[in-house]
This record gives sequence, structure tokens and C-alpha cells, in this order.
Amino acid sequence: MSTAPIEFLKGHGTENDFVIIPDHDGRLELSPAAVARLCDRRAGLGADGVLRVVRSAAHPEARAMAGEAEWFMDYRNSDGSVAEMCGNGVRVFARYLQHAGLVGEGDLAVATRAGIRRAHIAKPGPDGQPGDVTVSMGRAALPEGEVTVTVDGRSWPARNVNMGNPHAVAFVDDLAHAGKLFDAPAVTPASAYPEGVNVEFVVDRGPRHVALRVHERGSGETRSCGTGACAVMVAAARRDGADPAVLGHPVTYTVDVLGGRLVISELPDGTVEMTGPAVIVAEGVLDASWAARVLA
Ligand SMILES: N[C@H](CCC[C@H](N)C(=O)O)C(=O)O
Repeated sequence: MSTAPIEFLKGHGTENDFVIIPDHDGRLELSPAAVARLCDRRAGLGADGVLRVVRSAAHPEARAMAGEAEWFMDYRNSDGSVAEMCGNGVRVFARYLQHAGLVGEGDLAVATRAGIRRAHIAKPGPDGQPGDVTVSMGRAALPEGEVTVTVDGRSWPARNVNMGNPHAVAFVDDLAHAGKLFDAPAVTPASAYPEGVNVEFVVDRGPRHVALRVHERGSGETRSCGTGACAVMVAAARRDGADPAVLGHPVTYTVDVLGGRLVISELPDGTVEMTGPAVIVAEGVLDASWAARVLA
């Protein structure tokens, strides 16, 4: 473990919150236990996940992307597990790069374990608030086969959608039917998700307007899930007969999450674009003795 002070920032995207660890040269080794301690909401900083910021050329999983994306988002869930992609995380990661003066407004590319994600940081709004961030989230994969989600003895059919990470999308009559979501919903067949799954419960709010609750793999219920909102939009568009590849024009849904609102569009070529806020809340330095003891 490095003995140099460890800087951190806190940020969130629609209240999906993250500890950001600038580690540009990739010197830190964050074990799953260390990530879980950083994310602990009592004994640590508290967050749904960690975004370690590493120069792509300095990370073996990102080196091949360094020519297109200077920075690699090393995302971890709050239980310390690694996930392929984090949609809200990419927006907050982009905001960190802007906050740190490493990028300006406009277009940028971020290396992730699901590949390169291109983003756009908009100009500040008329109220001076930072501009929203739009992320091109790639294409959804829709594996065949029905899955079933069960919570507190109630079951619903769900749509299997992969946004680089796995999702099961269940349309319900009332978000309260998902119960307290303290534990992971049961998803069958388990064989559909050998690496675990993020589970979204969705209700309609109006034409091309839905709302979700989510139990995230590796983090539990969160206030928002960017990849989940994309999975929900694609599942809703297929349910509603609004496939942009068939219609020949983009289709846009408003997706309300507990922590705010995301706007998700799918283009005729299948590309999914997500737009939403990203906020840096605070920055600081970990206490050296705490870090030495806890992050070892
Ligand atoms: N828990 C997810 C990763 C974070 C996804 C979510 N926070 C987002 O904004 O996409 C998984 O294990 O696939």
C-alpha cells in the first residue's frame, strides 16, 4: 500500500453515489475488502461503489484502449466485487475529469471493462448548474429465454437484458410490490445469470415514461442504476412495439429512479444513449493511519 496521502472525492449520479480515487499511475492495489471498507456507510466513507481513476496505459485491462481513451474507470461494487460497467459511474467519472481539469466540456472517451464508452459533457445550464452528461452505452443484448423474478413469495416474468452487465427487468403494477428489497430477489433459472444479476422493477408513468426500483448485484438496492435504466428502456420499447430498428428513428423514454430522472434513447442502429446529471459533492484526503490499517 502506498504511504503517500490518498486523495478521494465523493460524487453521485441521480443519487447512485461513489467514492472516486484518483490513482493516475495505477499504484494502489484495492482489495475487495478495502473497497468494502471504503463503501461502508458507518466505518468508512460510504458509497454504492468505487471509481478508481487510472491512466489506461497504466492498467493491464485498459492498455489496449489507451490510444482512444486516456482514462480507465476501474469500477467496483460496494461489496468489493468487480462489474463490467456502471452507467451512472461513467457520468460521474467524466465529471471528475472535468473537475480535475483533465478534460473540458464536450466529447470524451472512457475505457471500461465493457469497452470504450463515449460521453459528452454539456455546457452549464442557464442557472449555472453543471451541464448534464450524455453517455453512449453501446447496444443492448437480449438473450432468448424467459426468466422469473421472485420477491416475498410473489413472482413476475422478466426480460433478460445485457448492457455489458446483466439485468432482469420485471414490469409490475406497483413499485411497492418489490417489498423492502433488503435481499437479492430470486431469479430463475439461475443458469441465465452465472455471474449474478441486477434486478429492476418497473411501472408505467405515462407514454414512454417509466419508473424503476433496482436491486443491484454487489450493492443492494440503490437510488439509481444507469445500465439498469438503459435495460429498462430497451425492454419497455420492445414491450411497446417501439423498436427503433423497426420504426427507423430514435425512440426516447423518460426513466424515473428514486434519486432523480434519466433520459434514455435507443437509435435505429441499436446504440443506447443515456443523459443525466453528475455531481461532485466533496473532496479530501484519507487519514493516513486509517488508510494504512484499513486498506492494507
Ligand atoms: N451493480 C452493477 C454495476 C453498477 C451498475 C449501476 N450502478 C449503474 O449505474 O449502471 C453490476 O454489478 O453489474
